[in-house]
Order: sequence, then C-alpha cells, then structure tokens
Amino acid sequence: IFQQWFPEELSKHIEKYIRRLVSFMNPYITISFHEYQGDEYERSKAYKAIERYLSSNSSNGVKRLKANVIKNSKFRSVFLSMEDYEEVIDEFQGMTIWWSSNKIIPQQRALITYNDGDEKRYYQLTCHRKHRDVITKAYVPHVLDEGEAIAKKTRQRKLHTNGIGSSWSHIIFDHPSTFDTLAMHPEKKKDILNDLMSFIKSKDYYKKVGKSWKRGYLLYGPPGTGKSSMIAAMANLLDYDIYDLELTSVNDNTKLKKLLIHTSSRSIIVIEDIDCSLDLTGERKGKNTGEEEKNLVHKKEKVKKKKGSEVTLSGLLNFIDGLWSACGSERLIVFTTNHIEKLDPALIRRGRMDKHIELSFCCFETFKVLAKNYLDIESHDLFPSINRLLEETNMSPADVAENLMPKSADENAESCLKVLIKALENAKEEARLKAAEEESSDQVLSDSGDEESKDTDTESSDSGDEDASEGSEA
Ligand SMILES: Nc1ncnc2c1ncn2[C@@H]1O[C@H](COP(=O)(O)OP(=O)(O)OP(=O)(O)O)[C@@H](O)[C@H]1O
Repeated sequence: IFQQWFPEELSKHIEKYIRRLVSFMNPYITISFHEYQGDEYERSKAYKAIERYLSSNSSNGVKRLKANVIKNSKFRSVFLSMEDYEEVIDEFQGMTIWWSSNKIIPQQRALITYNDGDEKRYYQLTCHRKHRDVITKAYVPHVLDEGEAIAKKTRQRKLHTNGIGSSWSHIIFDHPSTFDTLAMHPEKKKDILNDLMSFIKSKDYYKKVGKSWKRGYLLYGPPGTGKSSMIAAMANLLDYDIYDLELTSVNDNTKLKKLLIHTSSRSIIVIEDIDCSLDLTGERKGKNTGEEEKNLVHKKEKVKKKKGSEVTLSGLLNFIDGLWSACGSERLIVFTTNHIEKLDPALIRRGRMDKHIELSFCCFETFKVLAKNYLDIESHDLFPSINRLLEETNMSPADVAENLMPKSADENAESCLKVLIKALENAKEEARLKAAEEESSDQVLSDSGDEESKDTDTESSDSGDEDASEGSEA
C-alpha cells in the first residue's frame, strides 16, 4: 500500500527515517556470522564453531533439528544442528542471547541453474544493546573456544575422493593399518617415523625458512609391497584426513586448483599410480624435432580423448608447489608408483617430493613382522629355511601375507609356514624357468643375428667383388 500511494523517491526517504526511528527505539542489536565470508572459498571457522556450540548447548529448545551421526574408532554419537529459520535462547552471566539460523536465497532462484549450494547461510545473534561489550569481548570468544573444543573431541577422520567436476565427496576413514602392522625393515621404518614426527613439530622452522608447511613423499615399488598401507598408517599416526585425488576425473588445471582450495589443513593428498594417471611426460622434454612434436601432440590428444582430462604437467607442478598450494598448512603430498623411471624428473625432484621411499619385495625382517602379525610368533625352526628362500626369490609382502593367513580352523602356525615355504619354492622354480627361457630366446636371437651378419658379410663381399670386377672391366 505504502509503495502504491507514495512516489518511489518519497517512499525511499520515508523508509529511511522509519528505519532510523525503529533502530532508535529498538533496544536490541544483532550480529551475523556468515558461513562464507566475502570471496572466501573455505567455510568460516567461526561459523563452524558456532554450529558445534549451538548443537551441544542449546539444541533442547529447538523443534526442527538436522541430525548427523558421527562415528569413529572410539565412539559413535549424534550431532544435532538447527534447521534453517530456527531459534534458540542461550544464557551467559545472567544475560539472554537469541540465536537464529538464516539463509539468503539468491535472486535468480527461478533459474534452473539454482542449487542448494548457492544459498548463503548465517547465524544471527541478538542481544540487548547494553550487553554489547560483554557479548563481543567475552561471550563470542567463549562460544568460539567451546565450539572448537567440541569439534576437536568429535572429529572424524575422512577419506575424500573427487568425483566428476571440482568437488570432493567423503566417507569416514577407518583403515586399520598402523606403523606397528606395517612390515618393513625396522631401520627404514624408524627413519620414516622420525621424518614424520619432525615434520609435525616444524611449524616455526618452515615459517623461519619461508616455506609453506608441507612435505612431499614418493612411494615406489612393485605391486603389493605396502604403498597404500603406508599412506593409511601415516594418516592414523598423524590423525590426518586423506584426499585421494583421481587425476583422470579432473577436467583441467583450473578444476585441479579448485580441488586444492577445498582441501583442509592437517591432511594427506594422495595421487596413486601417478605414472598411469595422465600423460604427464613429454611436455618438458627439451626440444623436439618436427616429427617428434607431431607424435607428441597426437599422443596427448589420444590420452585426452581416452581419459577426458586436460591436466598438464605444469598444472600438476603448480598444484604441488605453486602459490595456491600454500592455502592450507601441515600437509603431506604423497605420490605412489610402480615405475619410478617413467616419471618426469621435474615432478619428483627434491623440494617437491622431499622423501623418496622404496618399498620392495619381502626380506626376512619384513617377514618377521608379518609372522608376528598373522601368526603371533617371533621365531620358529622353519625361519632359517624361509630366510634362505627369501634371499633367493622375490615375493611381495602381500603374497607372503596371503600365504601366512590360516585358511581353516585346523591350520596352525607351522602348517602356514609350510604353505609359505611351498609357495616360495614354486616362485623360485618359476623364476628359474623364466630366466632359462629368456636365455634361450636371447641365444636364438643372437644366433640369427650372427647368421644375418654372415649373410650380409657374404653379400657385401659379393657386391665388393662385383664392384671390383666392374672396376677391372672399366
Ligand atoms: N609392507 C606391508 N606390511 C603389511 N602388509 C602389507 C605390506 N605390503 C602389503 N601388505 C598387505 O597386502 C595388501 C596389499 O598391499 P598394498 O595395497 O598396501 O600394496 P601396494 O604397494 O599399494 O600395491 P599396488 O601398487 O598394487 O597399489 C594390504 O592389504 C596388506 O594386507
């Protein structure tokens, strides 16, 4: 009615004065805490802390709640937060504080492009004007501290993976691998443990030397030697989240950057089988001839078509240590590969991949850890034979573990060790036959090479004669 009867200009003025009058008469003030502030990509820490605080302190008075079940190895609990447009009342030092959860819906709601993610959520605190100082100086810091403490207590570790597009989805990370169950040479294990422990204590050192607080690990070795198990053990040791990055699902470098921005601190970013992920070589391999260049482009296009990804080596290098890589801290970047020789040296040079860890075939020390884990024994009469066989043949810890695992209730430690000995003897015999086969085919090749060279010699001597006779004729 107001808008109908008053001209627009006049109505604006009147509205302004009405607002002033209302705010003069209104004894309450409001403070808003937005989920995303300004252009920030990350959810505001204050918003998350308030969410936790309100869920535990004031959810009794709320009628509509959102439930989120939190489960980790230690406990399971239900975390409740307010639904949109709900209100709760809190008390602090005799003051009453009203909290409400609100959201701003974008103008283009009618458009098909609208989705839930476009809504801008915020918590609004309302209190009496006269309490303003206590609220801002004591109450808000108290809410934030409590919220962060609750978040720490109820934290669940997550295993994130990237789907199509540039977003992460996650499940709860509950892998049982630890450095105790990981079978490898004790000295090597100790070295890695020391490295990790000194990394997490080095915040000030990284700041002092002007480096962002992150460390790169390259895990390489044949299949089944424990690369994935080691990543899980690292995450369990440091209490970090894991971001398992599937490079082939990332369309281009921009999407890769977006994914990086949405990772949290205290996490491990993993790219498994980096040599198979994309065509990440070639681009930086010096000057190519015209033909090589053409082949390279052709090869890249083929990979692009096959995998649908345009991520380049330089995009990945930027991901690891470009400007944007400093957006989080206390982070490990782990690459795994079965073929270290296939990787571009730029990708794995020290400084990017600071520590190269080789995980190799099972040695006796590794076997002893597996025997302790799987059979609960530390020594046995059959150990010397196994030691000898492990020196003579290559078997991955995964295969050794599989042979050690009892398959039925009446199998005991000794019968499992015998199964392993049999498998090692078979592997040794297979390797011997393969080597003999290769040797004989090499022999055939070199013999045929000799024959050929003999023929060419004869041919060339024939032609030489011809030339000579031609020459003499001439
Ligand atoms: N060093 C190890 N210590 C303990 N268990 C191991 C080890 N290596 C392998 N295993 C066992 O073998 C299984 C496979 O190992 P894992 O997936 O860690 O190997 P990987 O090196 O990552 O293999 P791939 O290169 O094929 O991905 C694990 O579930 C684990 O039970």
